[in-house]
Amino acid sequence: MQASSFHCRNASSKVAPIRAEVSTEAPPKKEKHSKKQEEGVVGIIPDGIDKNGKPHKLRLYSIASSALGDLDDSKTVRLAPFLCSLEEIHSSFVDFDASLQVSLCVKRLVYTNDQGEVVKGVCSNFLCDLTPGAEVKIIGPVGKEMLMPKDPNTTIIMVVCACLLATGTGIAPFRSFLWKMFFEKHDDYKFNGLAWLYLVKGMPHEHVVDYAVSREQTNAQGEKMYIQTQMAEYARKSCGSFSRRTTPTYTCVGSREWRKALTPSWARIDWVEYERQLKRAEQWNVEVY
Ligand SMILES: Cc1cc2nc3c(=O)[nH]c(=O)nc-3n(C[C@H](O)[C@H](O)[C@H](O)COP(=O)(O)OP(=O)(O)OC[C@H]3O[C@@H](n4cnc5c(N)ncnc54)[C@H](O)[C@@H]3O)c2cc1C
Repeated sequence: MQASSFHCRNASSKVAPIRAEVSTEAPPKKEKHSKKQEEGVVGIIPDGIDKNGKPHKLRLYSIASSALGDLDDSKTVRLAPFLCSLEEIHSSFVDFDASLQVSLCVKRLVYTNDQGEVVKGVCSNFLCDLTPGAEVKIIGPVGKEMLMPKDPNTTIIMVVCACLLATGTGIAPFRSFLWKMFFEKHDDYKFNGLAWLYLVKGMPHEHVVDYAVSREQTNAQGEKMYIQTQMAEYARKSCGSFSRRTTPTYTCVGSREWRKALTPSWARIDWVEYERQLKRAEQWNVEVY
């Protein structure tokens, strides 16, 4: 492992130097992740030992930074401050060294087990409790970035599965998209399209017109709101963009089951053929876990 200095900060703290061990080794196969691992991730090895007295295993975290980076210096592999407004999701920014930074979106895992004991997830709590100056073992980054559509005039439909929002996994790549589309200034890129982001709440930005929080909201019939229902309610608006000059780009992060359930529910078109067209045009990016 190669040692390198880095900085860590969260929304409420200033950047402060800390030390990290950074490796470019691929994460061990034991970590469960998508076979087609396209999304950029880093592996974190939390401090301490497990119940068998062995060092904790690595956990993966999606990169939530755009290529330009949170510091606008093209050195960031990252995630954004507005995610801090999402309840219970902790945004942390890790600056590996002078040439690479990364931001993560980490959901603190706390649950009550069958014995009634409160259990804290090892790595998520380790990360959420990091203070500037702490030492962290990091592997990576590995995997590719989830690519944004090349056409700046496109309609982009971003969908995060509820189960992955709950872990922070799903929102991370879209944070980087939104950052590039609405916050960064590029000489050769200005987003003039339409962006739909389903599921995420509390995004304090004028470009976000609505949000849906699966199961926390109710639909018009007073039933639990699932993302499919919300999308169906917006189908006319979303599908309206199908007839635009540009074809929308779909980019979704979700589970396999959810993916199957979602597809035909709100599209009153020949979805199979349409999906084929989108794939051919590289406008269909779906990550399933
Ligand atoms: C490709 C990939 C990307 C990821 N990206 C992110 C990300 O961006 N942000 C993020 O926050 N996480 C992400 N994760 C998840 C992350 O790797 C960790 O799994 C997560 O943070 C929990 O780790 P932990 O060490 O805190 O929990 P652990 O100590 O590992 O505990 C997790 C275990 O607790 C048990 N458990 C959890 N909840 C319950 C419950 N309600 N009842 C009973 N048992 C339960 C389960 O056995 C589970 O396996 C990603 C995972 C993958 C595979």
